[in-house]
Amino acid sequence: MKNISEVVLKPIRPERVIQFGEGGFLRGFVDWMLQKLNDQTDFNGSVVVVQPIEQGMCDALEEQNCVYTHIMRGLENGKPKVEKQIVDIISRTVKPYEDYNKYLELAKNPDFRFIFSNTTEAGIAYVPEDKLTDTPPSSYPAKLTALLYERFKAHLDGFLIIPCELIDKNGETLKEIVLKYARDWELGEEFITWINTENHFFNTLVDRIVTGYPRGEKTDLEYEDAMLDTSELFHLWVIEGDTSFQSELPFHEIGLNVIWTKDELFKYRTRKVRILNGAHTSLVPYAMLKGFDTVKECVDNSALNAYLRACIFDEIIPTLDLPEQELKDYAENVLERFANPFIVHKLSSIALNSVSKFKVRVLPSILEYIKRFDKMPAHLLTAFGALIRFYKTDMANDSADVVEFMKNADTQAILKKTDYWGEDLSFLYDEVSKYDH
Ligand SMILES: NC(=O)c1ccc[n+]([C@@H]2O[C@H](COP(=O)([O-])OP(=O)(O)OC[C@H]3O[C@@H](n4cnc5c(N)ncnc54)[C@H](O)[C@@H]3O)[C@@H](O)[C@H]2O)c1
Ligand SMILES: O=P(O)(O)OC[C@@H](O)[C@@H](O)[C@H](O)[C@H](O)CO
Repeated sequence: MKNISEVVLKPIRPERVIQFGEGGFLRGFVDWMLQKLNDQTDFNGSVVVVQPIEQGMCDALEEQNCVYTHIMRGLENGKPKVEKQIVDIISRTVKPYEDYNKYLELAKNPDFRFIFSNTTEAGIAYVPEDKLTDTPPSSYPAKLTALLYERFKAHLDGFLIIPCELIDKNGETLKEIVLKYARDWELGEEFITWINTENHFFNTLVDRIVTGYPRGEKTDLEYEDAMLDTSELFHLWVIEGDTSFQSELPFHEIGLNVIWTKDELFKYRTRKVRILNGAHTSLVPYAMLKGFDTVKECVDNSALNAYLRACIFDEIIPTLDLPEQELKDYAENVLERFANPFIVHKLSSIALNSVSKFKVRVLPSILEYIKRFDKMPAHLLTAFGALIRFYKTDMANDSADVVEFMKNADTQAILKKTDYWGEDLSFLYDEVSKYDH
């Protein structure tokens, strides 16, 4: 069988994007979207991928001329749908740990305009030991600072910097750390002013389940593709910052679900965390105690489906502030995503650290519901009771101290544990204790 590089003739386009990270998520989300921009608009750009850590997949990408296939699979209006896209947008890769000068050289090409990244939740970190003279410094923000400094010294324009890491205020956090390195390394006030005025950092929220190479599955590809990537059909990207830049990345004009907002990312983030993640976290202990194994099994079961719908539609959505129809459409879509026959999502993987997830993803809905309606949300409090019962079993997966406390404490003591919930929840005792056994 031929390799994909022998089948796909890659066009030559100006290099306009620097991308930190070669992982499945970026390739199945950002690069897939940029490919569509090239195919359907006059964007005309290619991507240079920088491997942010020593070991990665750039060699494997280079072995097939950086082209790969992305397959999206899911349900659309209840029917299975599969879409396939060849992605030829990556011109080449750069590995700073092997050739640091080649990495710094990127700063000198005036065509580069965009920087995207996804270096995992661990990537946007401040490492005090990092120095400008390291080749390379270890953290992503330190590598970026070194690149920006080269750019500044070359008297070139700054960048639009759009991180995709799943942390709150990713753009702002990245910028703060870059500025901290600029000060630590004494790179001068002029450079700091240039970072602030010539570069634009955006906060983002990304939402797509990307499942990577479909190991153990048969594909009908007529060529070899070791970098084949898979995901669900759904995608959402909310980008927060100066919206006048959206004309440079007109994703929304070609039907992609990309929303630019000046300062309302928190609404979309809240919607996702409360509805999608909140539904997961309300479901998991309750369903695992009943012997269920995957999210799909739960949505396919009529009783659990009804429980989940009651949590979402009766008790979570009424506490949120986006237009009701928008919230309902999003929720229906989430349930369709949960039912995706191509994705095996283990409840046990979602169960990791359920106490802290409950605090962020479910408790705010409970508290807001009580505040708005002056009554108790029975289904979400059932979920709270199930969480307490769940930690009495060996299925709980959390740090040793949380497991020990939750296993041995009674409901009263658990509700009083302000370090877990941010406040004393004793007032929920009568209701939660109905469901904790
Ligand atoms: N896969 C998904 O469904 C999905 C959806 C939304 C967000 N995400 C987030 O995207 C991240 C990457 O997911 P993926 O599926 O691409 O994983 P992956 O394993 O395919 O890729 C991981 C990427 O992160 C880089 N990386 C790893 N550790 C790093 C570090 N300490 N510093 C800098 N770079 C580092 C690697 O070089 C690689 O490019 C995850 O943290 C996940 O939370 C994933
Ligand atoms: O990834 P976690 O462990 O933080 O949360 C588990 C799931 O709720 C989560 O992975 C969702 O599936 C994801 O956030 C969808 O974009």
